Formats: sequence, C-alpha cells, structure tokens
Amino acid sequence: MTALDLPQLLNLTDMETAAQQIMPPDALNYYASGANDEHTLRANRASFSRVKLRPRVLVDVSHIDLSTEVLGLPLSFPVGIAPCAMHGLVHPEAEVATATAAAAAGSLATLSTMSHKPIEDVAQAAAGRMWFQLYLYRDREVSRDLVQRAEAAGARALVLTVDTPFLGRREVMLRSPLHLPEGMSLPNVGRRQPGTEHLDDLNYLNTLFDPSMNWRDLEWLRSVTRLPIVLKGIHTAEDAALTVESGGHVWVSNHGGRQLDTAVTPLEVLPEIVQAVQGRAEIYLDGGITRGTDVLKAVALGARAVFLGRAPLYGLALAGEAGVRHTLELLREELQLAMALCGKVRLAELGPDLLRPST
Ligand SMILES: Cc1cc2nc3c(=O)[nH]c(=O)nc-3n(C[C@H](O)[C@H](O)[C@H](O)COP(=O)(O)O)c2cc1C
Ligand SMILES: CCCCC(=O)C(=O)O
Repeated sequence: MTALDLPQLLNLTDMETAAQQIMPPDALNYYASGANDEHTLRANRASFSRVKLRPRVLVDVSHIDLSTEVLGLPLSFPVGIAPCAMHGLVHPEAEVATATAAAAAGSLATLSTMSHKPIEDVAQAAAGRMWFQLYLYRDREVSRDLVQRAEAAGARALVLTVDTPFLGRREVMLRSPLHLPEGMSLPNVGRRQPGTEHLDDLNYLNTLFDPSMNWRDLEWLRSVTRLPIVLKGIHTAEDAALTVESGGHVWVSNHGGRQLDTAVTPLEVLPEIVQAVQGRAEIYLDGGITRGTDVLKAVALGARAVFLGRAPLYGLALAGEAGVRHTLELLREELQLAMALCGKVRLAELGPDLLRPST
C-alpha cells in the first residue's frame, strides 16, 4: 500500500484489517496475540464501548483546543505511542519511521528496550519527543548503560515496565515460535549467551529480565538517572499509591492483554487510581484504544494522555512513516469531532460528569 491509498482507510480498525492482510505471519502472530484465552485483550476494547457519553448542547464549539502537556512536554493532542518491541518485523525504517511520525504529529514516541534501531537514531528522529522504556536486565550494568545512553540522546523520561517479571503465556507464540530473520538483531541486547541455543527468540529475551525486581530497585534506578520515572503496568490503587510515594508517575496498563489474562482493564480501574494519586503525579493509560471517543473517556476519567500499542504498528506495516501519521491523524480528527459533539472545547473541561457508567 502506498501513502496515496491511505485515505481509503477510514478508521483504526480498517487499518488493522488491511495491515493484517499484508503482514508476514510471524509479525502478525507476535503483534496481535494476547495471553492465554485473550479475555483481557478483548475486554480492553469492550470496556470503552460500555461507558456512555452525556453530551452537552448549545455550546460554541467552533474552536477546539486539544493541546496538553506530559511532564512539561507540549503535545498537540493527548495521544502518544506506547513502547512496542521489534518494529523492524514490518518495516525497514522501523522505530525511526515511527518516531518521525510522532514528532511530525506533535505527539510522543516511547522507544522499547527491544527496538531494532539504536537509541540515538530514534532520538534524533523524535526531535525531543521520545521517552525510553526500560526492561530491567539481570545484568544491571547493561541497564545502566541503556539508561545513560537514552538520557544523553535526549529522552525526556524513563518508562520502567513493571508488569513483566516473565513474559505472559501467549499460546499463539508457543505454537508458532518467533525466529528473528537473519541480520535483524536487537541493538540493546548483547550477544546471545552460550547454552541458550534451544530457546526461540522471545524465550531467550525473557531470560534477560530480572524477575527479582521490586520497589527497592527504584532507588537504584534513581541513582543512575535524573530523568523522571514512569511505572508502566500499574493496575491498582495500592500500587499507584506506592508509585507516587517513590516519586514516580503512573502508567495504567495491562500490557495490551499480553501478560495476565483476566486482569482488570485500565479504564475500569482508572477512577480508583485517580483517587489514590490525588493529583500528586501524572497518570497515563493504554490498552484497546481505537477511537477518538476512547481517548475522550480516558481523559474525562483523569488520564493526562493515552498511548497506542498495536495501532501504530499496523500503520507502520501499511506505509511506514506515512502510515503511522495516518493512524495518529485519524484519531486526532475523531477526538476533535467527539469534543465538539460533547460540547467541550478544551481538555480541561472533560470530567466524569461527561460519562454514564455501564449498568
Ligand atoms: C507487539 C507488541 C510489543 C510490545 N512490546 C513492549 C515492550 O517492549 N515494552 C513494553 O513495556 N510494552 C510492550 N508492549 C505493550 C504496549 O506498550 C502496550 O502496553 C499495549 O500494546 C497497549 O495496548 P494496545 O495494543 O491495545 O494499544 C508491546 C505490545 C505489543 C502489541
Ligand atoms: C521479549 C520482548 C518483550 C516485548 C513485550 O513486551 C511484548 O511482547 O509484549
């Protein structure tokens, strides 16, 4: 598909369907899968449609302002790109294309530890609009080096993923293991350790993560960086409170349904998390966002911004940077219209009164 064909794709689901028709089977299995029975994967999307909107009328909506700030960085609308591993499975420009698109849209890209492109190249493309996601390795020296490279390259925050002591059980991947194509190495992962030849690529990466990671490791992380720290994978008020006490920001996520199946969905726990945080930290959310109204609902319940996981990957698979741009622009247009139809002109006007919970 070329950039010229993109306007035929009217929404993120059209893009997903089109991308899935052209993606290599390995990439499709890896991107689309969730854990176990995929209940949580489906529930993430369903949680948005269950919440109904209470629009107000007779408001002058001729000018709508979608702008916001995350950790002091201005965003043209409250949507960023979540960290996803291995963009190179679907496009040779990989994370560089994604970051370029995010920068052009006035958005923000979070670079995964498991990227195909080096941190410095992506940071340059992101032009200051990049966060770096960290998987804490057993080998702390490797993690320290990654953190310091990200900081030196201009990352604006560190996103520590806390829901992945071990990778979830994605049965699609067990049936059809991922083998990275020859020459497609991950620059933030050193040479493969001898004695691991029997493991497929995902299972090998899994062995690098440190399952002993706990709250005390945040002190170590703080000692090696001055960047703000965001904890990604918070599901409960209890952990949100601990995050704030440790000086971090809260990213509500169940990893796109890829970790603990039947875990709570981000939208349904957002109210308890907002109450626990009490304005002391920023709160973000990801999982299942495909519509402007989804963004609106998350912001109305207290998220400062939301992040997209799979959707930009489908855009990238279809048309590289232009495809990711299209994903972001569709969502921006939908959000703008949803604001107008709700009688709201600024994000600060969105609150729980806009919503009617499911009965
Ligand atoms: C293919 C794929 C790779 C992912 N890789 C990472 C990763 O490297 N680090 C991380 O913290 N989260 C990772 N995630 C989780 C996403 O950051 C995000 O939480 C999730 O995809 C959001 O749900 P959505 O796909 O429904 O938007 C990955 C998700 C997918 C689909
Ligand atoms: C070993 C890479 C893990 C990436 C990840 O977080 C995911 O696939 O969900």
